[in-house]
Amino acid sequence: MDYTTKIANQVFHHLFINAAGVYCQTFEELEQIQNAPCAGAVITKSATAKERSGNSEPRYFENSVEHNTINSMGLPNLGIDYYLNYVLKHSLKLPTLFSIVGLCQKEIIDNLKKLQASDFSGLTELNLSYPNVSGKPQIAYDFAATREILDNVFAFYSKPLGVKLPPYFDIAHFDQIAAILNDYPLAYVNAINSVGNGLVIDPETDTVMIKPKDGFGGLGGKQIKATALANVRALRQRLHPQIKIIATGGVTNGRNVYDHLLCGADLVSVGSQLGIEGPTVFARLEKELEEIFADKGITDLRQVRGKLKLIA
Ligand SMILES: CC(C)(C)CCc1c(C(=O)O)[nH]c(=O)[nH]c1=O
Repeated sequence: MDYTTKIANQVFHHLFINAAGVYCQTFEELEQIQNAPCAGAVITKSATAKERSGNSEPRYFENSVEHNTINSMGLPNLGIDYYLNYVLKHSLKLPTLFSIVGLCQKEIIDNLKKLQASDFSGLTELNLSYPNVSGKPQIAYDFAATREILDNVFAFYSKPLGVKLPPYFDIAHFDQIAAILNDYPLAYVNAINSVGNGLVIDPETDTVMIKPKDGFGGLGGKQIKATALANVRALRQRLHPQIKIIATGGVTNGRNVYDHLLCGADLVSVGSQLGIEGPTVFARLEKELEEIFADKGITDLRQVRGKLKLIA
């Protein structure tokens, strides 16, 4: 299968990318994705202005039997300069995306001003799951705040930009976020981030699995597949066609990849299952996907992308 896909100035030859946050904290991890068979792109851990150690551990738990995860990492990262050095100083095998975040709007703007002034020419992903002022929901759940940050960003940022979105659960919210995003020259949308504030309990000890936030954390893996598919589908139906979609959430096998393509995905990112299985996951997913294509006699992605069927 010819997987050639373009987003802005970047050409991808495989569908798969790591989800920001997974296998992308250090040079060593990033290089493992660069060199992974069937990987199409790499993205860096969402970077803040300064290095952060993140929350207390245990802050991540994976159930490798059920293919599910929960995390409250707290944005541990080596700081924007470390990742800028990586993308600028190394001959990178694959298109490498830069994930940006901040704990406030000013930090976001400062980080993007640094990227704008740099020689980085790839795609930038703005993580809109960052916290708002206390007492208010995360930015992407505060539609006025989302419009405000995008107004301020696009006032100066001229390099290709995508946004990482949390899941939405209400049709009116799909309508509202899409109406906002359609007002901006976005290269793409990455849907979805982890499903916020889940809770996992250890049956041996009646204790929460992770320490931060008294056990509340973002959910990933099989358990979020249906929500991820719905968000990809709803956004594809509502966004201008020039805004591409990177689908994230619930990908553990080739059929899940196929389903995201049916919903309209241009690329597919893998988070929890990459963390559980390691970078060989991309080759397994592509092999399983090719088996589905063979069974269905599919020879071109245009026969799959956005072709979800409804019940007449
Ligand atoms: C949730 C934030 C800490 C504000 C952003 C970083 C992040 C984290 C994290 O670093 O805890 N985990 C996720 O599953 N998604 C994210 O976007």
